[in-house]
Amino acid sequence: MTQSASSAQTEAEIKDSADPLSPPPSNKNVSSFLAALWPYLSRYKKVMLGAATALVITAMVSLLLGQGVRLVIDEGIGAESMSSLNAMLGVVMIMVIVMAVGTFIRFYLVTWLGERISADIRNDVFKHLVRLHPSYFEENQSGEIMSRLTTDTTLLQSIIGSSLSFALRNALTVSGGLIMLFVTNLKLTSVVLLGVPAVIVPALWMGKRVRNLSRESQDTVADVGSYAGEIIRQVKTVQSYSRERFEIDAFGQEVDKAFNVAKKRILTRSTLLAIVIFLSFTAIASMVWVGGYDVMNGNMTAGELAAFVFYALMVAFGVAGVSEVYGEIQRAAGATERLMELLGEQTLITDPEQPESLQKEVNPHLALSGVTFAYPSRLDKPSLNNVSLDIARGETIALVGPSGAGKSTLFELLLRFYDPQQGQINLFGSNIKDIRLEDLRTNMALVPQQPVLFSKDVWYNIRYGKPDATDEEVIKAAKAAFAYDFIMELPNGFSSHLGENGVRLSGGQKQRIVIARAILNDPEILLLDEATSALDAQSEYEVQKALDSLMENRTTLIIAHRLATVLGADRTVVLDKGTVVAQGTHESLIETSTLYKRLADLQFGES
Ligand SMILES: Nc1ncnc2c1ncn2[C@@H]1O[C@H](COP(=O)(O)OP(=O)(O)OP(=O)(O)O)[C@@H](O)[C@H]1O
Repeated sequence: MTQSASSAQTEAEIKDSADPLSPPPSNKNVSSFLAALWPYLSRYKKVMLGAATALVITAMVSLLLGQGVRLVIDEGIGAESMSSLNAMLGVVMIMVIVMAVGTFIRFYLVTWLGERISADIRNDVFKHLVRLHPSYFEENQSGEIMSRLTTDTTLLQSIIGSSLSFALRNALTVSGGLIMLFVTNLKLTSVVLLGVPAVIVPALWMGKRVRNLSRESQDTVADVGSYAGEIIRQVKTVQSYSRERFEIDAFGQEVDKAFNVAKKRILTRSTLLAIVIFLSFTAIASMVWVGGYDVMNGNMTAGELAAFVFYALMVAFGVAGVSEVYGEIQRAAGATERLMELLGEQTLITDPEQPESLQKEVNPHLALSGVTFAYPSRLDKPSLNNVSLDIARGETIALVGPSGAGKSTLFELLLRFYDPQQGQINLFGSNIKDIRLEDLRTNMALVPQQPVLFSKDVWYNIRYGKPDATDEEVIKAAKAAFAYDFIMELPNGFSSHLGENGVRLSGGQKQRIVIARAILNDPEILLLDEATSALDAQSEYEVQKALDSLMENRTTLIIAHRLATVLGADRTVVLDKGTVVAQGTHESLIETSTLYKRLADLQFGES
């Protein structure tokens, strides 16, 4: 189908097809569309075969229906024979039944295919996403990634599930219909074909305008959505500054903007509709006039004229239908391209080909040697510079340093969210690049400053790292984390839902759940980022007790924000601008490190 045909417009076709997230489609995309989808489609060859058979049969029967109409009129009505009218109608009814059944099969199979394939792609994309290196998500906005997972796959679903088969069926009926037109009446067909450009050219021009306006309209609606989204998320700030009136007005302006664009779009669309209807019906009227003249002159039978009108309408609707979905198929091609691009993204953090087995008895437990690392977005400015550090089994190391010194970065490297550009990190004597990621990460647990909870119940949250833990084990971990008592006071105990990121819990409670999760995981190495001032004295005391129980008999690295932690540690390491500037005990560092002394004064309030 050509681009010009794609723009032949009818009422059905002039639809809002623009997706603000999709780039403009190109023909190249369309050709590669099926190729990209083929690995998915080919899994369901039988379904495709069934759908294609139903498609061809229904298309053929709908073409035969034209002959049916002719027979009913000429042999039945025209011959004034009741019995042949009945017989002809019987034939037509059989055709209608075959078509209905065929359509049922085609519709069911094709829609099933669309749903199945988009579900498969959605699964593949998610499977790929959760394994991608974390820096991918820094370079790509989460909203954009989400829209690929939802909008793009939904688009594919509707294209494969309906538009594609619709287009194929229409392409078949148009080709067949054209042949039948020529067979039925050559002269009349030539008249019709001459009239086609008269309808298509104006429709083509205005259709393009409608499409552009549709895109603009959807953009403005998306703006309205994101404006409202931000205000709803920040509603407390809005209310606390009494900015409700301002926000209502500002939102109203956004809505009006969207409405004004929509108004322009509907005006153009209505005009287009009127023009198309006027021109098409004029064309049909002229056709009937020419045909009627021929019938009166005996050059044609009434049945032939009826069949002719039937085919002409079939071709017209077919062309309109194909062009209607052509734009959609182009958009789907764009969506597929973006999905395939995402699936082609290689993760930078991979499992080794021949993983080493862990020798847990090796000391030091953890060793960094000459580690230099810069984030991909800031390659010129290393966040860690030539860091070397040995951490013995069971040792507790407090990390201190000014903001931006690289403390959290160190944790990210230990968990292998990133690989250092220079130097290496050893766990139990093996380079962490030579250990399976799962082995590395099950031996470590990170307790972040901001606890992360899932919007499920307490069971699920504590069990997160060890889904096969028994209820008794979960309860034991909760008790060890001093979380048991407050959990039992929740409305449904361990089955209580925690809301989004645990909104229904206090800061200290959230932390104790996260600590219980870490205790249950029973890691060899603990990475703790101490919560700063978010907790009051009582919760801090409880969280501290939980942490103490977690740290027992484990190698621990703590980003320390409290003097007590530093005093309790075996060794304190002072980081500054990505380098280790001093290490030792609190007392020795106070003497030897001016940075530490200043930090101790500022951060811990005493020295
Ligand atoms: N994802 C990132 N992309 C680029 N640069 C980053 C990223 N995360 C941190 N940085 C930079 O790396 C440096 C070290 O940051 P890091 O978060 O490790 O410091 P920190 O010592 O943990 O600080 P704080 O105590 O404030 O949390 C900083 O200069 C920071 O701006």
